[in-house]
Amino acid sequence: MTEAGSAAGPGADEERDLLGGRWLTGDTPYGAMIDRLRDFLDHVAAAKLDDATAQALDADLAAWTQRLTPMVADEAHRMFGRVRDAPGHGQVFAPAFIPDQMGDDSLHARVTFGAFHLGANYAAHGGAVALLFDEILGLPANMSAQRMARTAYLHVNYRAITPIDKELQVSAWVTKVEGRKRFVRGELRYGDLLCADAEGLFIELLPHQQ
Ligand SMILES: CCCCCCCC/C=C\CCCCCCCC(=O)SCCNC(=O)CCNC(=O)[C@H](O)C(C)(C)COP(=O)(O)OP(=O)(O)OC[C@H]1O[C@@H](n2cnc3c(N)ncnc32)[C@H](O)[C@@H]1OP(=O)(O)O
Repeated sequence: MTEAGSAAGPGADEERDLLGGRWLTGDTPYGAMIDRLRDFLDHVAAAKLDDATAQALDADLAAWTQRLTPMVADEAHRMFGRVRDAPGHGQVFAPAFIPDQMGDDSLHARVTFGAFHLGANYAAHGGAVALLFDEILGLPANMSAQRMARTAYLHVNYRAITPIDKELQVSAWVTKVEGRKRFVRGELRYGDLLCADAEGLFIELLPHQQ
């Protein structure tokens, strides 16, 4: 991956990675908006709304949907999930993780699940934990790849409750490479407490599969 786009390339705030994807970089208004959207979803999930507030919010959201409709773009030109240096790389479906160390075959990050990812009893939803692992294991699986590697399987062990609203530590590292196959392990911890661990197999795509 290059550090920034060039004048001849996709633009000063964009780059293309090895996987052919289009990535935005930098402190963009889009990244700030995604942070706001994540915070908004946590507030919606945490609030007890009266009817008037729900109606007002519904109207505001309808207006925004209408404003965005003419801006629908094909996949190659979408921005969601493609802000390289934003928490969670600029998407909101998985909790925002902040990479602290990213090597060719490992990743260490901090992550906080909010109200939006609540399962019950102040514990994160199991599907949200699996989604985080798919993201976190998928990054080192793809870092040194010539072509994109897709998840063939993801096995998650839920060892203890994963608390929301607490900063957690998440790590992933490649354990074995066999031809196109990359085996990756991961752990999610709250301090000394192991909340969950995972093992995934990621398979580098063949040229005709991209
Ligand atoms: C914060 C900073 C950001 C910086 C950005 C940096 C850039 C990074 C960019 C991006 C990172 C992205 C991070 C997110 C990642 C998320 C990934 C996903 O969620 S992907 C969606 C879900 N997965 C699918 O949709 C796959 C669906 N399945 C398939 O497409 C195929 O099954 C595929 C490609 C996985 C394999 O199919 P075949 O036909 O190519 O390969 P065959 O021949 O079947 O298998 C090859 C070998 O693998 C084994 N294999 C295949 N599947 C297996 C399985 N489930 N279990 C065990 N072995 C399996 C086989 O037995 C075979 O092994 P033998 O070579 O014979 O030893």
